[in-house]
Amino acid sequence: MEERGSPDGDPELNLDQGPEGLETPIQVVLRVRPMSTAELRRGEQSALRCSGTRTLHVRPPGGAQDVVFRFSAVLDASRTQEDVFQACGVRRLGELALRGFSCTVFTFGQTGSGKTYTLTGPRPQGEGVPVPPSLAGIMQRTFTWLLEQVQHLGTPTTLHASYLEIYNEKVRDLLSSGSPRPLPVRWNKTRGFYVEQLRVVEFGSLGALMELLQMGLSRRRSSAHTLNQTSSRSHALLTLYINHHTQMSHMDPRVPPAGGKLCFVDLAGSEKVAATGSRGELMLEANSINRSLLALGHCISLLLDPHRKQSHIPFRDSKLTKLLADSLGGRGVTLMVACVSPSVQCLPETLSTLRYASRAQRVTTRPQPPKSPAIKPTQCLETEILQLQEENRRLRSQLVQIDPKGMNSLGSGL
Ligand SMILES: Nc1ncnc2c1ncn2[C@@H]1O[C@H](COP(=O)(O)OP(=O)(O)OP(=O)(O)O)[C@@H](O)[C@H]1O
Repeated sequence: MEERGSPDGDPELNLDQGPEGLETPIQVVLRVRPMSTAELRRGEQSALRCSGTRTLHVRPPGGAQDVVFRFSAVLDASRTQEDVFQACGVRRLGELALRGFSCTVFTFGQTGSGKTYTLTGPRPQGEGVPVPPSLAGIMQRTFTWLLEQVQHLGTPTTLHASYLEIYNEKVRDLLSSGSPRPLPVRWNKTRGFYVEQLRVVEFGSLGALMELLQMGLSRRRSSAHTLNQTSSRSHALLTLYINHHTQMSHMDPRVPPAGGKLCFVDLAGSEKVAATGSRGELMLEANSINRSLLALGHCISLLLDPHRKQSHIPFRDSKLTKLLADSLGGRGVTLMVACVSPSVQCLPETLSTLRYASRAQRVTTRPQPPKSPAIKPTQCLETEILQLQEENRRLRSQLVQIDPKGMNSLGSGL
């Protein structure tokens, strides 16, 4: 049974000709992770078979006919992290970001299907135990490639990063200097949806960017449940902002530096609460995750309606859909990496991921470089001020503990 064919022709071809204003489909790459030790111990069988580089056969139990899915690329459990990086064509997205486009890579799939592993590699086995470079994920590989490109550009370029998570429908800044406070999501005509007061950090080296990634990863909410010992309980968005300072922008302050964005989104996994055994706080988190993924699925379905009007897509239904609005229906270039477990026990969730991914690859965007720079100098200044205010508050509270009376002589400060 044919579930869905790939879009006619190779979507990569459109990108090579330059995607400005062209209807460009969201590319979907499928990754099947290896059987886990627990699945093997329980003697679970695989329900999936990859054929060629783009086709997946799903064998339903009971001898029914195979269901066939096609994607831009299909990677079986034997494929390495480097294979995944190559097959996803993330370098191509990086090149577009360097040319001023807004590009997004997001992982999608059931809890425990390998989304975080694919984006950022396995978690370290212990304090100070480094992860072998061969296991580095898409993000670290892209960072290395991007920093090399920027060095050889010949145009002065500044790089900034922000990192946030959406936890229980609240946006938290993973790079904030104090403990993260919920931040509001706003909208305006030029920027679309954006997070107010989000810290954006300038970085100049690969090491500095890797440190920001580690800082965010260590602060992101995760918990153990039946299907995953370290399950992410939030959606995480790391964005790189690239600004080129051209001759014109140096000579004329009214000419903004041109630049693009590259955003990596690690979605929290959909989960059946009965299967994960979640109770209490875990259950609340699971409900919030499932609700936002449902809102995302609803927007994707509506985007496929040929009579839709962009303004009628309910992006405002969740923080996640607000922040992905441009990647899904707007001017961005988007890649989705769908992750699945091969086990027959996961088949209902796997089929639901595959159908979700099939719908997503029929969504098109019309890529356009934004008219304003990826990040404005005033935004950087705002975050620096916020940081100084936070630092000031922290030092003041330390002083109160040491010398409560001495505080009176300091005045109100910042
Ligand atoms: N391709 C792979 N090769 C080896 N191990 C993998 C692979 N993919 C995932 N794993 C392992 O499977 C487990 C679950 O992976 P991961 O945490 O990335 O899943 P997830 O989809 O991000 O889950 P959640 O949504 O719950 O956060 C981890 O122990 C991870 O190391």
